Amino acid sequence: MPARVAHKYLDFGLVEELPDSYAWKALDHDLPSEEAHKPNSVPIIDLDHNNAIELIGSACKTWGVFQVVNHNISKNLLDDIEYEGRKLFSLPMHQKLKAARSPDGPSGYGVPSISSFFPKLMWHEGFTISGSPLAHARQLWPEDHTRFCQTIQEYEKEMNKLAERIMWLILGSLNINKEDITWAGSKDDQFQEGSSAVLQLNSYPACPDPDRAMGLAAHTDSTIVTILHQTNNTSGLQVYREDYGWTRVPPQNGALVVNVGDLLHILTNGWCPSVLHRAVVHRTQHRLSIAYLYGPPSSARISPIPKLVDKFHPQLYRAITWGEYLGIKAKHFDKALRSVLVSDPTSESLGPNDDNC
Ligand SMILES: C=C1C[C@]23C[C@@]1(O)CC[C@H]2[C@@]12CCC[C@@](C)(C(=O)O1)[C@H]2[C@@H]3C(=O)O
Ligand SMILES: O=C(O)CCC(=O)C(=O)O
Ligand SMILES: [Fe+2]
Repeated sequence: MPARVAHKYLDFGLVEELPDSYAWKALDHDLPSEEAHKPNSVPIIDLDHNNAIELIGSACKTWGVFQVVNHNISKNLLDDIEYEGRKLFSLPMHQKLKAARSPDGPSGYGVPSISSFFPKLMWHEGFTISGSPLAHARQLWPEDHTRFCQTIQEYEKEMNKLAERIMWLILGSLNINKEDITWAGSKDDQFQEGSSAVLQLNSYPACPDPDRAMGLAAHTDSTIVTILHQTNNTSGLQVYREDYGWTRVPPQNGALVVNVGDLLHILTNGWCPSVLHRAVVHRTQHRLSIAYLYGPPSSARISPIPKLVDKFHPQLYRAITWGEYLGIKAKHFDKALRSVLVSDPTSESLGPNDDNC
């Protein structure tokens, strides 16, 4: 049963001591130094590299996360979205609350949707954009919301191209091409609507007691891939690997973080694991991150690609739309993937990583 807590909106700027409702127990934020971590660090991949496909394929299978450079997203656009995000979160609380998320939709200002699964609150405020941001932007800035909306639109357009490119590089590394996936195939197939996506602005205010606070608790994303912009070179993202434990993903000037989400895990029949990740906070720095959560068209039923299924690799997951999966995730959180399993991976058959290619 999820541990339900009352979600008050905290005006983080006014707090001098960590309230008990935000104090997490037994946190292991303290990781070995960057230097000690070097040999095991999350790969940084140049998208212009001749071997980009192989490097990405290997990063997905081993880490489920990597950083990309030479991604063609302009520095201006990255700076613009950061500027708009900071402008939003620096509004007075009563103004932000005018755009508060309502219980019947994902969009708007509020606490992370996973909060209800944890006994303590997160040192985080978010703004989620699904579809047009116009209605909420009008509430936030009745006089002047044009620049905010234009920047969001431009950012989503560019991120969409990048996410699609990265998805095909990942699938290409598994020898999958456009003919293998009906919903992602050529423009003239039955699915004209393209992909769907959500933009999530994450704000982690400076925290009086960062070692006892949690920015964003451990989770996997429900996406195909998520592209994360860690702004202003401020660290915070950590990823979990079974063999290494928690590892930092240090911001690299101009790089974007790509992580594998649950739907890619399903699509690849487990070859690319969705990565568990979380965000920690700082005593003096206000950290902002922007996540582009990329998913399939809403009518598409996602199931393991037939080419990745054979007698040694039986189909692990049943077919499901993104909407259905989000519903399951909202109910079962970290048990969501398990609940769409059709066969037990611990049974006699080979698991996807038992005979690495
Ligand atoms: C489409 C979605 C994915 C998301 C839940 C949501 O409906 C909108 C926000 C997304 C987000 C962003 C922060 C982390 C996360 C786990 C959360 O609480 O809200 C993800 C959700 C997800 O990927 O499942
Ligand atoms: O802020 C971060 O580093 C992580 C954000 C994240 O995991 C998300 O938005 O899904
Ligand atoms: Fe995430």
